[in-house]
Amino acid sequence: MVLVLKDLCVDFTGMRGKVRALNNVSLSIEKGEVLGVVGESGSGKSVTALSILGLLGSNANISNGEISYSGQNLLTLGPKEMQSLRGKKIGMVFQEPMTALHPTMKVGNQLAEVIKRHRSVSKRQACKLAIEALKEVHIHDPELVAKKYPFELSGGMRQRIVIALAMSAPPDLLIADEPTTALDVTIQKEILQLIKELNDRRGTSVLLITHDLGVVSNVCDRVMVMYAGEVVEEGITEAVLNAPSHPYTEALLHALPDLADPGEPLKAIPGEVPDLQNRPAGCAFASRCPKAMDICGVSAPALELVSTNRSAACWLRRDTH
Ligand SMILES: Nc1ncnc2c1ncn2[C@@H]1O[C@H](COP(=O)(O)OP(=O)(O)OP(=O)(O)O)[C@@H](O)[C@H]1O
Repeated sequence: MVLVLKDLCVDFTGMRGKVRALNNVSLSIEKGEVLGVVGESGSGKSVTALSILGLLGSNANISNGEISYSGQNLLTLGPKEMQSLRGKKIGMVFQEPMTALHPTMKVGNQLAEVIKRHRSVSKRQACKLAIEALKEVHIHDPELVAKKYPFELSGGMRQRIVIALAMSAPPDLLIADEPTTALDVTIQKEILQLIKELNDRRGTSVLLITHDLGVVSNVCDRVMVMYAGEVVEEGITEAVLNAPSHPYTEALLHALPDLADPGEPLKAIPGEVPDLQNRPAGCAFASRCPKAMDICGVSAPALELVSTNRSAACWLRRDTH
């Protein structure tokens, strides 16, 4: 396994007190696998990514669990070791490409600098490799683009460059948090295609965070559905999307206007996400669940295997209810 999270709990301390943002989150990603993470806003997708990257803020505390990357326990690493792992072994792509780019440095130089840092090559070689890296992310006329500053390029071009930077080490795992949300629909498709292509060609594992089930269906081998900081369903994409086991996954699918149109945002699901500060007893989705039973408001179901390669946290899937 490239990445394993086991029973991860993350708490934030704020003005209103403590909030549990992740509650016993477990996941695993094999070599070459693309895992999609979906869920409404506030479900804990970004906190999961930031926990892996060691980029949680100082008001966050990992109160339980394990994060293991290629068998190495990341929670025992210091900030310097984590910094060297990021970029080198774990690449990152976020929603807004400008946050990852140096605004006053030509993109070719940025790439060459990162390549030089990760591989023992001369400056001249690094510049050559930077052009190759731009070609690999399908930038036409890479020699010309290398001489440009980020502000001279479109959003889609910038995100291609961020992907080239993220892949330059090259990493074993790419974490992409809503990488296309800020882009036009046609560009979104191209960027996702590019991520999938790099995954196919290089065997890089990918953790892809998205709001969009259409994206999951096109790109991801497995999907993990999060709700209120917990994993409610996980399994092979096709199986989960064709026949969801958890009513929340079902609701997400019903909220999607057209699976064939991955650009469409999700429609709202009736009811409200629970206040994480006052996490309800029982299943967090119970108050919005059309199939809720008495037990759902009392006791929280654990995430358990419900069929081959599929887990769900739902009392409906148990024989014991
Ligand atoms: N820096 C922070 N300080 C305090 N609480 C935080 C912080 N970051 C996240 N949280 C809490 O964690 C919850 C999960 O946030 P997260 O950003 O992971 O959601 P998300 O699923 O990525 O949502 P979105 O799709 O909107 O990005 C939030 O609702 C909030 O309560």
